[in-house]
Amino acid sequence: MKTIALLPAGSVSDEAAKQLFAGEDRVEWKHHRLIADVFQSTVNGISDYSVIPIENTIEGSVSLHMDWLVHEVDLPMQAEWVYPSIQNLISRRSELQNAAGELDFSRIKKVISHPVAMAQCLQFLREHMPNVETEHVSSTAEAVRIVRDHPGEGIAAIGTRIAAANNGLDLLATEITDHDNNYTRFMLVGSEPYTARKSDRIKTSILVTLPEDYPGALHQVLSAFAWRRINLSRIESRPTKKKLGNYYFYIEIEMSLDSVLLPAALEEIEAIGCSIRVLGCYPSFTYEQLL
Ligand SMILES: O=C(O)C(=O)C[C@]1(C(=O)O)C=C[C@@H](O)C=C1
Repeated sequence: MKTIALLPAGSVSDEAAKQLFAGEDRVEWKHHRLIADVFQSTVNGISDYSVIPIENTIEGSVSLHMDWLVHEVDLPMQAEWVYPSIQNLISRRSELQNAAGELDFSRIKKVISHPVAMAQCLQFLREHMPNVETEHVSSTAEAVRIVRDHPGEGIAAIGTRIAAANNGLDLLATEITDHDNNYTRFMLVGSEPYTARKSDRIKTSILVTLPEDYPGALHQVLSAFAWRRINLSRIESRPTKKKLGNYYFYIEIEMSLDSVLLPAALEEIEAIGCSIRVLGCYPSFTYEQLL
């Protein structure tokens, strides 16, 4: 039996996790309202894995989660996969329509959702409800639950079709994200390798801290990969939180640690005085691979 900690039923995380573990019959889901508890459940050994959203097509890096992985926990990355984040405007249609039975957006007083989901729909909100109050909550599923529990207050949520159905609410507008092909990248973190499915794309994520900031320091780090023709898929500077302007470099590498070239490149980077923390070496799945 594998125990998986994740955000609530009806969240995008919930749908994405069930896609990764589709067909696995020995899985126990542990839903948590807060992402901190999703992490903690695996840290405490109550769960084997946590499902963590780390990047979105529209909004980019989910900084809070990335920083949590770097600063708060030591949970190795064991798999990454991509899942579509389709957002919808959800409430009770009967409360928000005019005498002609048409939806009247002006009757919506507040829109609530997860900050990343809200950020994916800013143009929609500006176009239809330019002055509406917005509020961030811990997940899209929590936002829909709040709408369910507060009838008659003119509140709408941004969330999934499943969350609307689970709570007996209506889809006032569907697929409202500002750009099509809106995907979220999820990371499975925990102490055991993920082996349920195989991918020929293996990645390694590392954090590099420079010994000091000198001209060309980062160039030296990147050249250790470049001349070995090791492909990097993402580089992001993250604050060390120790001093303004002090950064880690989060680097995703399209190569396994089991290769010959990558350990040699890491050795070269350490030889110039950098410190390296390996965050994980893991299979990477596209959405199509999991269908
Ligand atoms: O709130 C949810 O539904 C989540 O799964 C969280 C989350 C996120 O943290 O980025 C995941 C994907 C969505 O695009 C929006 C929010």
